[in-house]
Amino acid sequence: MTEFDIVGPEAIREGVATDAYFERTEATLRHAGKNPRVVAEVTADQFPDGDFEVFAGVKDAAALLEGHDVDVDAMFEGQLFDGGPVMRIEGNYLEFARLETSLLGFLSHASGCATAALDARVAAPNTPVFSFGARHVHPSIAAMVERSALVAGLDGFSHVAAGEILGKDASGTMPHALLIAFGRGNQADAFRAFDDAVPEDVPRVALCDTYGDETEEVLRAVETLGDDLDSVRLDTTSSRRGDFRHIAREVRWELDARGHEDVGIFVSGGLGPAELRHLRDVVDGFGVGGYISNANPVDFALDIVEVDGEPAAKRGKLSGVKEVYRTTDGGHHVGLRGRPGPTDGESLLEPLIRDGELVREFDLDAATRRTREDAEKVGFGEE
Ligand SMILES: O=P(O)(O)OC[C@H]1C[C@H](OP(=O)(O)OP(=O)(O)O)[C@H](O)[C@@H]1O
Ligand SMILES: [Zn+2]
Repeated sequence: MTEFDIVGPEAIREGVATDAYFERTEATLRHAGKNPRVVAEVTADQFPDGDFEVFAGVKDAAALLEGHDVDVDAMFEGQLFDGGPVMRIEGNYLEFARLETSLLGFLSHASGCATAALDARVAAPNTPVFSFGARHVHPSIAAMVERSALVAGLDGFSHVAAGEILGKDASGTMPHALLIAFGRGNQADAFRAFDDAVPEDVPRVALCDTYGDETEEVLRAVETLGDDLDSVRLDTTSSRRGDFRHIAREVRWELDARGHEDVGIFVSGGLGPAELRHLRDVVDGFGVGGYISNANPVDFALDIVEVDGEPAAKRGKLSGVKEVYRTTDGGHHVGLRGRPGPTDGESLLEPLIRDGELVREFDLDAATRRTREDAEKVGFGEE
């Protein structure tokens, strides 16, 4: 049986999921009898620039660092950041040197996806938005993508195995493949078979854009399923899309003209925040895929900022151990630890690990609330 080429949890936990130069660094420092006590900070931008991002990936980062003789402070999952450290590790450098690769990978990728998901969330705050992009990424990170979407406040996701990990049910509609398997002209048979075969609690959402005009296929769906039809999905391929907003409004009109005001219109396919803002008043739900799953990872780096109690940093980075604060006006301030911070500043880096022991619980719903509250406080996405 051919194995998947996937770096597994054991390689990550054992520190084998690392860049080779960290193994060389370990050998060199051990050879020289050096293993300084350091403070290292995870930072994307040194100074706030008004561009907030969502901090995610903390649970996996904690699992990686747990059991190592380090103390770690970090922002909470779902908090927004704009410059300065999001995490701080204190300990002997060789205790965590090789973990840097996976640590940054966990934080960078999840924070990028969560930030993109928040872009979608704030673009359609009162409309259900679902994460549908698992197909665009390596299956081993599907749970990260879907968790990041939920942290940002999205209403659901499509990946089944991710749902088992997250303890939440995946959701979805129907693919074009189903309609094609029944053949051109047999959309009604496909809708009927779906209704007969799929568990009662699954919403009946008919995909109405495979062969014919969207309105024509929508009317065929309502004729076929009647009151059993919950919604229709329009995923019109870009070569035919034209004015998607007009198509959605026409479908809405024709449904209402026939007394089907209760049938929702769900749209997907190449959607991002701009499309959600443009469509949110004429549709009832969105599936967003690539905009979230393909988001660029946040460019975090891990930098030593103190060695044996003395400030240290490479060029371009800021030496000394820092604190970051949220001020009541939604500001994000970075200052040196031990120096007075803003009078109304709430310190954002809190204990995550002490002496290698995890001292924080992870609650996905709490993270979602935190994102919503912090996004409002900092005015994320306000135009
Ligand atoms: O990544 P995005 O562009 O935002 O798309 C996400 C949607 C669109 C895509 O449609 P198809 O590619 O037609 O796939 P299917 O036929 O399976 O619906 C599929 O339905 C995904 O759920
Ligand atoms: Zn399709």
